[in-house]
Amino acid sequence: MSADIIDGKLIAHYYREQLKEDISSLKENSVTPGLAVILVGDNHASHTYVKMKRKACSKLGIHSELYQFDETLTQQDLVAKIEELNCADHIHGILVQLPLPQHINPITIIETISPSKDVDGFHPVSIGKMVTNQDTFYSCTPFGIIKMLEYENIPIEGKHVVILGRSNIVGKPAGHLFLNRNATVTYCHSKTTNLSDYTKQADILVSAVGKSKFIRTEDIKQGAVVIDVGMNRDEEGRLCGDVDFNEVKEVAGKITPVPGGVGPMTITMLLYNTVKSAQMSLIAKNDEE
Ligand SMILES: Nc1nc(=O)c2c([nH]1)NC[C@@H]1CN(c3ccc(C(=O)N[C@@H](CCC(=O)O)C(=O)O)cc3)C=[N+]21
Repeated sequence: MSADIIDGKLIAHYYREQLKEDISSLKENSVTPGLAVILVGDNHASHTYVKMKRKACSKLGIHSELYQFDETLTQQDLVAKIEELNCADHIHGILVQLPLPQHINPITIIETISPSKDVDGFHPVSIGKMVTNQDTFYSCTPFGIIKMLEYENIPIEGKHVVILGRSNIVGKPAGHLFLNRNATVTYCHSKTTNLSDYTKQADILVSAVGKSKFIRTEDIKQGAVVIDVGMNRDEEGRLCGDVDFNEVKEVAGKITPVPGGVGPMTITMLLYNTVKSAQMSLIAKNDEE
């Protein structure tokens, strides 16, 4: 039997419709959510992603500003720009598109963003709160995965979730969000030996490896939920995930496609965090009065 396909576009649409209501009540209180996007250098993929993010903002009535800089921008000037945006009342979220050029330290840059505007959820304050299961901005891709499973009514508690990849922006935070929901979490990575011994135990498998056709039928337990975070190109230059979709869908219970799976959810959670930040600024403003 073939797996159910988890439609990320449809689920993203559902959550975006909900956000529209939140945005209209913010506007009734004279607050328009605002996102500042900073793009340094000329990475082609980054341009595409930034365009998609800004288009999604404009569709929902979120104000967005793009700050585009040459590759040669100094770290000091980037820090100064972020500090200025930290103080700007109409900006509720600051996103610095990664990767940054070699001469700029991403850790310094992320730490410059005010935690109250850290809609990417990358700041150590946001990470620390996530790890200790407090409310905060959660990294958009992992949070998008959780929201997707919630929409699909896929239980998490007590399930064995196997995460492939331990990056700071996907693998690591994904494990914590699942742990916070009482899953048993196993992390695998490039130094894991006998990888398929672990993947075969997964009730929910999350692959964030960056290699096309990395996950095959023999790596999957019958009926497993397979979440593909990969953004790769196949031999023909087409966008594809880490999972050999056509093969694995015959064994999995539910599976996300690429494109049209996790990607649209990532952007939706960026919108979600920006709206949440605007709501929190309104509450703070009302408390002051
Ligand atoms: N500060 C920062 N925050 C990020 O969130 C961030 C980043 N830097 N750097 C790059 C990665 C990548 N990323 C994606 C978001 C959406 C899709 C997405 O929507 N993909 C579509 C297809 C896109 C296409 O057709 O090219 C899909 O999967 O259906 C993909 C990738 C966010 N990132």
